[in-house]
Amino acid sequence: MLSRNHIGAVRISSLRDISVKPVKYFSTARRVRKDLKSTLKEAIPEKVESFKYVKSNLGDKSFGELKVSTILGGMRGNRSVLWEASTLDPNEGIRFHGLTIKDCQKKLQKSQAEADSPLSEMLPESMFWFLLTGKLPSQEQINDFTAQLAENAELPGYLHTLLDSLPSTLHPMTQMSIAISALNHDSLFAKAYERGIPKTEMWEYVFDDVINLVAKLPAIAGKIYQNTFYEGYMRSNSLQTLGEINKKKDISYNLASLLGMTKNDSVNLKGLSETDSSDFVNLIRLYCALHADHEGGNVSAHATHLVGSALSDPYLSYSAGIQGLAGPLHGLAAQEVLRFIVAMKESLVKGSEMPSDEQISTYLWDILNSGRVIPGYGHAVLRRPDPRFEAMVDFGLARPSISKSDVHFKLVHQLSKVAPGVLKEHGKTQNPYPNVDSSSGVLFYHYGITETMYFTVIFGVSRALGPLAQLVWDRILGLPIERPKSVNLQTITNAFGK
Ligand SMILES: CC(=O)SCCNC(=O)CCNC(=O)[C@H](O)C(C)(C)COP(=O)(O)OP(=O)(O)OC[C@H]1O[C@@H](n2cnc3c(N)ncnc32)[C@H](O)[C@@H]1OP(=O)(O)O
Ligand SMILES: O=C([O-])CC(=O)C(=O)O
Repeated sequence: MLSRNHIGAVRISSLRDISVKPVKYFSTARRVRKDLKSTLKEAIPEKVESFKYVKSNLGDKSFGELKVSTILGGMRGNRSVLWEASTLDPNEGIRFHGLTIKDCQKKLQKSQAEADSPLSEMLPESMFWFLLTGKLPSQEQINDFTAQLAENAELPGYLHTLLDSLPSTLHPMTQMSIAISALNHDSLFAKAYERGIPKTEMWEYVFDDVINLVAKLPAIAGKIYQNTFYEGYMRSNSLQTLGEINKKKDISYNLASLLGMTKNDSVNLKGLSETDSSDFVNLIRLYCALHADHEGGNVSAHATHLVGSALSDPYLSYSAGIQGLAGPLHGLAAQEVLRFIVAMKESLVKGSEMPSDEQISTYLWDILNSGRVIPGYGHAVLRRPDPRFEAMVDFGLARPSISKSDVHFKLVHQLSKVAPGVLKEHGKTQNPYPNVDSSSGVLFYHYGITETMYFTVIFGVSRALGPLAQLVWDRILGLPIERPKSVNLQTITNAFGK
């Protein structure tokens, strides 16, 4: 798998790979238990009935007036996106189909091989199944679904060629959006639309594209990592890949392997022990399940939904979501937090001695007084510490090698106690508490992913799950093209006076 000969194999297949391949399913015998599509089909009649009822009977009801401040203030509080799988309560945090994060950690399936381990985390595959269908999958269903994704994980040859042609100085998120939108080459939905299909059938092609995209994200993310940061290393070691897709493993394991971060199936770049390798895989599982969905108004979800409303295929739609995720006020904050923590450590930590709260407070005031934001703090909707932040911190606290010895982690933890007070005194932000991006980067850094520019790519693997699940529902429900009305300042002043 990792030899030079493999390069030849990839290139030759790229020449052949000009036809559209359908998503691979298992034989009928293996599909005796209900697969994802059949489970989804069962959920459709009830949802469609509810949609029809709301449309015909509640269409003229109002959630309140639309204020001019809403138009000028980033549409905050304006309820105008239909989103089924998750809801964000400002004072509680996210719920997925009514379940809190802790409920999901208890109820969503883990890897069967590790189901008894207390440190094993829920699988993102299980989260995707739940988000899409509203039903908790069985272990067998998740085993089959995981295998189906691994079966479809390899990238087409043209995508290897395309990614290899990009400069390694191009930001990984830009590479990711290019790669995802290029998969539109193989969109079954786009081809079917071109042929002409009724609206009622569209969702089935969208579903197939979505599964294909979710399956390929680990390989896209792995390829970007090795091309951007390890080209020289691979050349000097005659390697084609840092790891490989193991068809018996889940998305997170395969992503870890393609990053060269597993003890088996990869070059084990950082020399991880068996325990660290397994912990790293579980970190990806937790991270990807938690970041999957945050209702519909966040930039990446809304961008995906908006572009999809023009019947752009799932690849084009999610590529737009990735471009939104790449902004520093949204997903890129994960990268910004780590740069900020590393700089703070260099400035304040002397040997093994942690800084005092006062030193941290002064450091924060310097940033605020220079007009910058504290990355990883604040939120457009939440008004409490992000429960996803707490779940990521709990991951670190459960592992003494992180909680007791990792200075960056300790700094993040200490910062979360000091920063809210400083931000409250500063008096601007409506939420002085840590958001999810505050804690994730340090955990990846701990295991050896030190390339800060890369973190948001892993976010991109995860965020696909919620918005793409909703995209399938958008087509099932036949939602129309989004087209809000815009107004100019003259219209506002004419309407309400000076
Ligand atoms: C996955 C995610 O996307 S989670 C969010 C990740 N982003 C970050 O961590 C970046 C830092 N945080 C922020 O910039 C903001 O809190 C956002 C973008 C998340 C939310 O923005 P808003 O909804 O506009 O926040 P809010 O209404 O509280 O902003 C009011 C003021 O407080 C400021 N403020 C908000 N958060 C912070 C912060 N962390 N540090 C300093 N100032 C802040 C805003 O810049 C704004 O200032 P202005 O009036 O001069 O423009
Ligand atoms: O909800 C938001 O606006 C930002 C956020 O936390 C996310 O998208 O995960």
